[in-house]
Amino acid sequence: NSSDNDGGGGRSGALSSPPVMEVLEKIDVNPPKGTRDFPPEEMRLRNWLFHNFREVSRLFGFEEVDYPVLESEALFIRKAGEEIRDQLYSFEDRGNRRVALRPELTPSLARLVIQKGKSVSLPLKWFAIGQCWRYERMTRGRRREHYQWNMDIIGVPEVTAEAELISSIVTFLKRLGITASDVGFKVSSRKVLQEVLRRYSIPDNLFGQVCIIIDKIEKIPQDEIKRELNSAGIAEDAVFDLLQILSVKSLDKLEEVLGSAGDAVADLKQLFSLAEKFGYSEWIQFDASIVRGLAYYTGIVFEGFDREGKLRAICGGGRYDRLLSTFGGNDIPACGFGFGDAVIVELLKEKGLLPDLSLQVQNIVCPLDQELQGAAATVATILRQKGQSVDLVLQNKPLKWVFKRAARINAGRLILVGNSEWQRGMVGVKILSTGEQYEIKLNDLD
Ligand SMILES: CC(=O)Nc1cnc2ccccc2c1
Repeated sequence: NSSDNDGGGGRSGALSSPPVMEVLEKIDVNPPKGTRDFPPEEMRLRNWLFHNFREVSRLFGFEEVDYPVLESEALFIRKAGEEIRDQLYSFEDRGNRRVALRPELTPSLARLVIQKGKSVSLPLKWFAIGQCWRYERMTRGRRREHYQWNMDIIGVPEVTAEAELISSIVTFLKRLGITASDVGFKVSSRKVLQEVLRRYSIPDNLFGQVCIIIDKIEKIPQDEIKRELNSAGIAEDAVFDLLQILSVKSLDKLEEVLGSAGDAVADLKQLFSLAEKFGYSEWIQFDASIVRGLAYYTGIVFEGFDREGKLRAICGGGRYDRLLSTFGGNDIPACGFGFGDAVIVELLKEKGLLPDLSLQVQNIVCPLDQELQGAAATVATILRQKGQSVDLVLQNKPLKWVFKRAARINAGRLILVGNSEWQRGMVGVKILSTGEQYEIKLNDLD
């Protein structure tokens, strides 16, 4: 590191020893396309974000789980025409198995719940923070990996589960200083679509596919939507009604159009009244056009959005009561959400809410000459046993270099091990913020 390198003095480094392997031509030192390294500063931000994910999960009594990043491709092969499917990062491994880097975490959760079967008592409240992958053909320069925080409640058919999940996201956002004037949640239920499709006796197995097409409503022209719905087998009049109902903006209007027969309206009414009790009413709004782009949602769906409309969805989730049976398991009602690590950071930047996370080391310990390197190691060990962080100077460096490094690593104090002091069982201490300097018996160091 240039600032640490004084360029002179010191013993000849490893550079003088012969290369132990054949020397390759220079490799590309950048990470693979669409992926990121996390050098210290970026890693501090990531750890800060994940610490908040974990802290909120703890507050809500959720248990952490994880799964392999590599799964059988079969876990993600759904025929509903999802984007996540077109971009599956899949390949054949050396055992000729079709495998894939997971594009999301929910199918792995379903697999584990089925595997655990009767041995787990419901409800389960599980959370995970996992890296997810996609392989985009045209490299639009978009990322091919991101980390997602997932929270899932398994075994609760009531809408209290969705209300609890939205509360956990609001709790997280508030911890970061984001308010209801920055972010809102659009909430709807796929049961709205289900009830309309039932009126036209459209078979249930088209449901997922229809939702995926409708999810593109803001992304592609409406006649393209109509064409895709028609080719999926939805009649003109049904398409017209579908698009009509998606533009409904209030629950009362929805009740008028749908009637209070099905439980779409009832679910949503209950969710909005629970939101009142949780204290996050100002964060949520009904929006019939929200369907989300995953085929397996069956009920309430929601997504977090930035009210300025500059960014993509911050998070998204919903109820998926029928996922387990698609893997041959017995269905268990479930709901959950995914919260990516990218949009939230863009939002925090926009709002000037990124924390200043600098490296902090409590002590830098330095021998004043080479014979005292051992003594310095003893001092460092004593401090570390007391739980103090120590950057131990490992080379023979001039004091100027040590002060420069102390400033760079934000050390609280400099501990100098000098000959005469050491003979008297003492070390020198310099408090770097005040410049105060004194000697102290080693045993009194705290
Ligand atoms: C904004 C962003 O990075 N999105 C992103 C990046 N990588 C992914 C990888 C898999 C699935 C979704 C992904 C989404």
